[in-house]
Amino acid sequence: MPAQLIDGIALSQQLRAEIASRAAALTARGKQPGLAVILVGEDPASQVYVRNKVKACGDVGIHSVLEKYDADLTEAALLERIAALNADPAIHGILVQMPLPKHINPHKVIEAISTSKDVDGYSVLSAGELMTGLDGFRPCTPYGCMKLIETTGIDLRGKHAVVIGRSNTVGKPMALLLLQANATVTICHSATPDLGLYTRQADVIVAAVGRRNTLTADMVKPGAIVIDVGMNRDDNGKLCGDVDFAGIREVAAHITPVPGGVGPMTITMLLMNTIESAER
Ligand SMILES: Nc1nc2c(c(=O)[nH]1)N[C@@H](CN(C=O)c1ccc(C(=O)N[C@@H](CCC(=O)O)C(=O)O)cc1)CN2
Repeated sequence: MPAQLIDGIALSQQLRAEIASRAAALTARGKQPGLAVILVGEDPASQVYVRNKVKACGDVGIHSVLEKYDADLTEAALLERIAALNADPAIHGILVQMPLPKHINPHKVIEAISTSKDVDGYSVLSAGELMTGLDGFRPCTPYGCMKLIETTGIDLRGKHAVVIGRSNTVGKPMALLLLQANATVTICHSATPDLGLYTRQADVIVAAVGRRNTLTADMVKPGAIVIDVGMNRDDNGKLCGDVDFAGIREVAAHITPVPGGVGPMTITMLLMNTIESAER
C-alpha cells in the first residue's frame, strides 16, 4: 500500500483556525497580536514569501507591518529599525526575511532582535532555550515538521529518528525537537559516509539538505515516516524536495509532498509563534 500523504496545507488550515480564535481572544482583551516583517532587497522568492506572510497574518487577525528596503540599505540603518520595533508595544514578533544582501551580517541582525520578539527562533538565546528545554520560540520549519509528524499519531518515544542536514535553522533544531520528544536521534550530513546505513535503521527521516534525490527508496525502512524539507528544482524547473517521492511512497508509511508539505507549515508556525509571543 502506498504511504499516506501528510498534508501540510490541510494541517495549516486547521492550525490557522485555532490561531485565528486565539488572535480574536487577545484582540477582544485590547491586545491585537502584531508582526513586523522586514525585507531588504528584491530577491523574487523572498518577495513572494513576505507577501504570503503578510496575507496569512491578515487572514488570522494578526496586525502586520511590512517594511521593504532597497538592497543598499546599510546594516546600521537596519539595526536602528530593529531597535525601534523592539521598543514598539504593538509589535510582538519581528521577522527579517533571509537571505540578506551580502554586505549585511545576518548574525548581527538576528542578535539585534529582542529574544521576546524572535518569532523565527533564530537567535543564539532562542537556540539556547531550545537546547536546554526552556520555553523559547522554536524555529518555524522544524516546529512545523514536528506538527506534521504528530498527525501520524505515532509516539516518538524510543523511535530512531535520522535528520539529514545540520543547518542552524533546520537540521540542528530539528534534532533537538525530536530528542525532546524522546526519540533516539542521529544527525547525518555531507561528510557522512554511506548515508543509507543510517537511514535504513530509521523510523523517522527528516531530509533537509537542499539536494534532490538525496534519499531513495532503497535507503528507507518499510513503514518509516519521511519528512521532506527540501525545496529544489528538477530538470523541468518543477519544484521538488530532497527525496525521491514516487519511489519512497511505495516503501514508507507516511510521507510529506513538496510542494504542500513542510513549506506551508513554515508560515503557519510563524503565526503560532507570534500568537504565543502576544500571549506571554
Ligand atoms: N526569516 C526567515 N527567512 C526564511 C525562512 C524563514 O522561516 N524565516 N524560510 C525560508 C523561506 N520561507 C519563509 O520565509 C518559505 C519557504 C517556502 C514556503 C512554502 O510554502 N513553499 C511551498 C512552495 C512554494 C512554491 O511553489 O514556490 C511548499 O513547499 O508547498 C514558505 C515559506 C527562507 N527564508
